[in-house]
Amino acid sequence: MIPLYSNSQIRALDSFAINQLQTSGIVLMENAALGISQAILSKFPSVRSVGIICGKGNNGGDGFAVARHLSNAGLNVKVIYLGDHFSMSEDCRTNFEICQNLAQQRSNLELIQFSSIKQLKNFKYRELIIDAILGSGFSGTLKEPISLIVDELNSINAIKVAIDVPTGLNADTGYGDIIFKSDLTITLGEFKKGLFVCKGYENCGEIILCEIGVGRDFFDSEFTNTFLFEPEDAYQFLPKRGKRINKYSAGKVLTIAGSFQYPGAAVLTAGSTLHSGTGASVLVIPQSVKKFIHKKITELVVQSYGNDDCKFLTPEDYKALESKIKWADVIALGPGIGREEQTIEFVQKFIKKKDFKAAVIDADALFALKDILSKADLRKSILTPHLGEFSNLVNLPVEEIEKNIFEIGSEFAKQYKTILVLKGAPTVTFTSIGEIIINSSGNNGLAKFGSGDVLTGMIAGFYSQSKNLKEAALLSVYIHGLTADLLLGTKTEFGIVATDLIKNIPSTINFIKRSFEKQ
Ligand SMILES: NC(=O)C1=CN([C@@H]2O[C@H](COP(=O)(O)OP(=O)(O)OC[C@H]3O[C@@H](n4cnc5c(N)ncnc54)[C@H](OP(=O)(O)O)[C@@H]3O)[C@@H](O)[C@H]2O)[C@@H](O)CC1
Ligand SMILES: [K+]
Repeated sequence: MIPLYSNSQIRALDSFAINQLQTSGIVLMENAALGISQAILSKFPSVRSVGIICGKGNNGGDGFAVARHLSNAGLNVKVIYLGDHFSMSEDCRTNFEICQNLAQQRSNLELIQFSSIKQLKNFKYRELIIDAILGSGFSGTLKEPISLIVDELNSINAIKVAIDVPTGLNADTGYGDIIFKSDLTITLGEFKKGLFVCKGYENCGEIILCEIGVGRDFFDSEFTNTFLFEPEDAYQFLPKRGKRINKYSAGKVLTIAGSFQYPGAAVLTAGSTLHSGTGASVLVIPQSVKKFIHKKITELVVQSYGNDDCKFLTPEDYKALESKIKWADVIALGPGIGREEQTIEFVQKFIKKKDFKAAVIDADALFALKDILSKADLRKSILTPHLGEFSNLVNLPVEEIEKNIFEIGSEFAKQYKTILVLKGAPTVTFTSIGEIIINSSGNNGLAKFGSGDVLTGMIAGFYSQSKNLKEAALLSVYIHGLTADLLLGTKTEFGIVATDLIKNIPSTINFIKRSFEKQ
């Protein structure tokens, strides 16, 4: 997993380099600018005209130094800068002055002091625009005129590159209101956690790291609880299947999903358990939908509860299911069960009785959980809400959660000693001991009915084999996303549907195995 850091930890690197290694700030800035320029030149070799917008802090200083290097490389560079000589930080001023001197001798470098939004039309025909307005020094809400500038820059059709952090994004929280929308973010020193979630994920484009000339061993001793999941992690977390396992020791899953109103969710959830390698998968559904479901998946054992009129779960059905609940290694509970009052009672009874060994609690079961949350024992559970469901569970507006996703998610998982899989773009998993793991696969083709049901089944399927809550959750989230990524080529984000995901889980597992297995 790739460790991710906070702004203050990156600043500590700065002060370590300056105070302990006695590297001056201007040297760090020069190293950063060289790395940034080289990255831009190699990624966009055909670009000839560049617009750079510089703030008055050190992010702006990086921008002036990059302007010099790109002009040295023969590109036509126009800089609009926001500060004046007196308000600039020391290193920013140094690079501004060098740039100014150079511009007097060169025709391919021009500096313009910002005085009105209209000046941004100078950037209209630039092939590439670099945002060096604000970086890690940004806090609070973007003030004018920077907010207006960012809005205007976002409307220009050009390749966009952000230095360190897109202006307007808080690199600690991943939140921001108005944010520079970049295609490429070249971040300095180390990866900052806010780049990878919520608005960061939405606005950073590709994220690459640029070292600043002091190595990365400083971070060996820096603690972080936040990580980005990597493909190698998925390979490592794949359950080990012994040669002599049988259908029961290969994992037993009971899926309690579906209702007369939503029978499809049951098929998707239970189907996904099978394709994730579970040995024995049993689906229980109301009697009234049994006929319809049985034809769908031959390998499933489908059992029913209630009489012919039974359309949804009621607490009276618990007795009929009790032995199966005790038998299974894990229960996949919730997709499509509906929100009838009696169904809610069933779920609450299920949670209170604690007859299950482990459970993946999703969808309508999360809705039912809300009223008993404070008394629920969730230590052997994985909760899989999307932001809306989580918002309902914790009684906070979605926007409030997005502003502080790391803290709110982490506090929840620690308080209830549970695994919280907060589904979104991207999905973030929080563990009971405070780890935060951001997923690195998936695309917006997953934003469809049924995708979540598949994930629930996968988590149960993998858990039944590994018996490790955290690994099962992380592996499933990654494979679920990667399956959608691998389908993009043929199905596109428009055409990917839940049944495609299920069918392709095995080929995704094969892809991961082939990528990492020793030849
Ligand atoms: N990491 C590394 O190792 C290295 C880091 N380096 C670089 O240094 C950068 C950090 O530089 P930094 O500390 O000078 O801050 P920076 O991002 O330029 O912003 C300062 C400006 O923000 C402004 N401002 C703040 N809030 C605002 C708001 N809400 N709305 C509007 N304005 C707001 C604030 O204005 P003020 O509030 O003071 O008027 C001030 O002018 C870092 O991102 C990286 O690029 C490299 O050079 C070397 C190696
Ligand atoms: K920036």
